[in-house]
Amino acid sequence: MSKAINFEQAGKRVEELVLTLNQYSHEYYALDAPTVSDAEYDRLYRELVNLETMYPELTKQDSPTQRVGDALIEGFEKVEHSSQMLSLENAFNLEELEAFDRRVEQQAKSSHTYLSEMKIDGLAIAIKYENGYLVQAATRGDGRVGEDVTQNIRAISAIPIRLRDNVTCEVRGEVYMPKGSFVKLNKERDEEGKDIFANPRNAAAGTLRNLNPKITASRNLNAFFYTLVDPEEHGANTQKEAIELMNAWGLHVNHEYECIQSIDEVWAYIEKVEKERQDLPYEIDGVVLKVNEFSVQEEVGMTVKAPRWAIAYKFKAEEAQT
Ligand SMILES: NC(=O)c1cc2c(N)ncc(C(N)=O)c2s1
Repeated sequence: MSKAINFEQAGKRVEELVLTLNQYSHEYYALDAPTVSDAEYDRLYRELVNLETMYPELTKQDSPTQRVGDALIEGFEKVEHSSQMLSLENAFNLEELEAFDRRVEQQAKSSHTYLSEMKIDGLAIAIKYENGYLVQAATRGDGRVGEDVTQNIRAISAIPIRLRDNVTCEVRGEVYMPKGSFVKLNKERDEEGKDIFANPRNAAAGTLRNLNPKITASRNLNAFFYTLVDPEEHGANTQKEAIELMNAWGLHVNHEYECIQSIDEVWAYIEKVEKERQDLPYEIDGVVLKVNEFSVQEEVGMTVKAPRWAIAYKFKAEEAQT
């Protein structure tokens, strides 16, 4: 038990512990790059639990002890998205990418670059933060209406419940199950005589739709964020700036993107990614190519269901694992 500590000292120490433990969580769960031992994390966590037990009113809403509620979820409320979650047109070869580039050139009035990003094979999520605090998370659903999965998202240690800045924003990304966690989970389920998941995407979807946040917490889900809603309101003028801003706020982003000038460079990026795909600790099913400058995205505009300023190059489906 920690030495007798007065209320004011306890308040300061709780603040310190919450910031420190949340940073350690980000390194361990999101970056898979811990800087302290599990024992050190557990020691600090126990100190925080003791202080919150001694002074319950000092418990902060972004405390790591508040991530996983005890209550089961009755069901998933419907949530209408602030703006439609877009779907992407697909390309399956270089010719189709070149046709995409020609369409962009026809519409764009100003010079632009492209940003190539990995296409994460998970499930899309939209998360709202108010003054830095996670307030709501919803699945994509049909793009306009999704399901409220806030309690389950709070249980994913790789997703911050408080950002480094007290910013009000909405971010979107992909929740995924790392390949290693998928293999471990299926091994456990097989040993328990339960059905196994066909792939990490199904495992992530099944986990996120679980009515018990404790089960969600146990499955080591992660997420990459790649969309900042209304980015220019936050001072980001390109997709690259939006990614780096979300990273600075403490959100897990995928740094394997490349800013490229012309479409023939994208093929080099695709071939590079296709080679390293097997060695990645997460599954990808392609590359997303976007016009980098938001002002040019506006010029290029949308079709009825998808942006004209982006396209998904899809890899050939991997042979079924025998
Ligand atoms: N449907 C969509 O708009 C997207 C889907 C995905 C995905 N599964 N992974 C990465 C990105 C990205 N980096 O933009 C996008 S964008």
